[in-house]
Amino acid sequence: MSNILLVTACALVDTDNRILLAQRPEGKSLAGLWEFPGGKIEQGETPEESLVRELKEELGITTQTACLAPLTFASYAYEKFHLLMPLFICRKFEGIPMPQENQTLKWVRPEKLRDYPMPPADEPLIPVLQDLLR
Ligand SMILES: Nc1nc2c([nH]c(=O)n2[C@@H]2O[C@H](COP(=O)(O)OP(=O)(O)OP(=O)(O)O)[C@@H](O)[C@H]2O)c(=O)[nH]1
Repeated sequence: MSNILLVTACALVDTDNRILLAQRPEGKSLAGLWEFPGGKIEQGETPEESLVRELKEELGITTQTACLAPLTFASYAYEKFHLLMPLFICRKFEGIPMPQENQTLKWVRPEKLRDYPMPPADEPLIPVLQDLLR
């Protein structure tokens, strides 16, 4: 299967070590599941540029590519595509995340991440964050 979809995602972490999750709204694929902010990389963008743009569009916050550190990645075979999703971590940003696209946002403690159903691709990312932030 060579149909790779490249998506960037961000673990946004606050001063309390909580992680921001966004719940996908009704009507979208995987509706109701909680995910990391991010999205598809567009033509001509670096992964970091893509994420800076997505964080502005989805949450209304401003950050810089230098404030995004690579953490881990997801590689998962969905039925229609194979998702390759680098996960960055960001602790430095300006503004307060506010839903710009009808999502619900929630700051979640690392030990509570399992209480929020996530897409299957995200499952292996949870222990990485828990190890890092505990
Ligand atoms: N942003 C984000 N996307 C994820 C995560 N986990 C995961 O499987 N994905 C998948 O990666 C793709 C993200 O693309 P996107 O955010 O630009 O997609 P979208 O909501 O506009 O549209 P879609 O309805 O076409 O899937 C989706 O297929 C989504 O299901 C995650 O933690 N964050």
